[in-house]
Amino acid sequence: MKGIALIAHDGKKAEMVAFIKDHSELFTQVKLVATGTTGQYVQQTGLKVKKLLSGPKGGDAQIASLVAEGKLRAVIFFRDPLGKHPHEPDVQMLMRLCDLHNVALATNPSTARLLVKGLEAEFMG
Ligand SMILES: O=C(CO)COP(=O)(O)O
Repeated sequence: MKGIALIAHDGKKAEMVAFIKDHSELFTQVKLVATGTTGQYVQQTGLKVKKLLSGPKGGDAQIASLVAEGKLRAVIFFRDPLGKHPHEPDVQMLMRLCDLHNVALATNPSTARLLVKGLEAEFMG
């Protein structure tokens, strides 16, 4: 089964934790992967998650690579549009590869909620 990637910029990590808690039924049943610091927050909710490098150190690029390899079903990436990020080129690459490979990408909680509804139907019947 393909996994789901979770990523949140610092200004959005609290929203990510709340989102995960709201949808824990799905997230306990799928393989999760996350950028480093986001992964630590995800772990604190009690979920199992594979932590990659922190975003600025290459975590987004690692997730982009998983997208290119066809290993992910969806990417949930809560971006902070008000923040400045030294690794913006990696963020753009990740989003480009999601579009290139037609991998579902949600960049805010409203879209993620709709995406999760579809994934629940797929994974949980
Ligand atoms: O920077 C990020 C996304 O671009 C997220 O990285 P962290 O989860 O390591 O904070």
